[in-house]
Amino acid sequence: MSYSIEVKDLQKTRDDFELGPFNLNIEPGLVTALVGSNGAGKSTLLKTIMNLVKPTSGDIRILGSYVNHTESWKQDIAYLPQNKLGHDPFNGMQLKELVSSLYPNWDEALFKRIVKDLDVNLKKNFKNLSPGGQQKLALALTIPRNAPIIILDEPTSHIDIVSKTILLDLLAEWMEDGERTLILATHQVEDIRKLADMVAIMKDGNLLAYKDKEALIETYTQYWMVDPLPTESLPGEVRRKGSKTVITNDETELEDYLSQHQLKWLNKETLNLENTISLMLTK
Ligand SMILES: Nc1ncnc2c1ncn2[C@@H]1O[C@H](COP(=O)(O)OP(=O)(O)OP(=O)(O)O)[C@@H](O)[C@H]1O
Repeated sequence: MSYSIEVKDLQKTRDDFELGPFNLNIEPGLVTALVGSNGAGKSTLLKTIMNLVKPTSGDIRILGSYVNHTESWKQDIAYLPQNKLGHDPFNGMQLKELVSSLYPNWDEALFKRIVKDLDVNLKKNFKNLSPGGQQKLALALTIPRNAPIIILDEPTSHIDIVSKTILLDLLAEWMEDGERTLILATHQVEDIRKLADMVAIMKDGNLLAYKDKEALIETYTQYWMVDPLPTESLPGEVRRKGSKTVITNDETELEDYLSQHQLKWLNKETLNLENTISLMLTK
């Protein structure tokens, strides 16, 4: 298997924050959503992948090239950081001229389409745009680079509902090629629901899980019981709500236990994506 991105034994110490150590291999053709609480290390991981932050130990490879040994991989990746440094004094047109000259595969037609569909203002200086306006312009300067890999750090946190819908559709269309790779750090459940194939969950600098989204949704099941539950911990129990509701990560074992103890349940449901991720991050 040739991976788009390989993260091997990555570790980074930053003051009192420890990223890793962990491994993460991302296949081409997939959208990965990188999720986690504030300060979990998502941006640090993305900056390390981009060789903007040097790891304390471990290696990163982009399409097989070690990021700290070569420069060639930079053409293969379009990165949208959270903070767009150096953009402030320029307007969108000036920034487009600059960025497009650096990327030989720049797709001018796609740039024009994004500008039109997202109503991007190319005349105002970047610093005078609203946060959403800045985000839209930054996206218009990133996606048309036509690189096989796109990394977006919180691309939709400020943009309006209509633009967000257009953007998510556009990114889904961009992925139709089948060989491209998209990674987005996000706090927006809608981004994950609509776009992600894989979900990488980070907590306190560690990678808790890297899972297929559909498999992730199968992780936990909630049971509503007829009578109060026994006080002892039940098979796979991860949380209890009141005396008659329990969440398990092992349906089979729990149901065996309930039938052995003649405990009846009224209903069961797998947790939705939002609640699954929240539970993983808080348990
Ligand atoms: N330049 C820096 N120097 C020292 N520590 C830093 C630096 N940048 C980030 N950190 C620390 O690294 C940790 C991870 O931060 P990071 O920005 O990667 O988190 P995040 O998951 O992207 O958070 P958010 O969801 O808020 O964007 C935090 O404890 C942060 O304070």
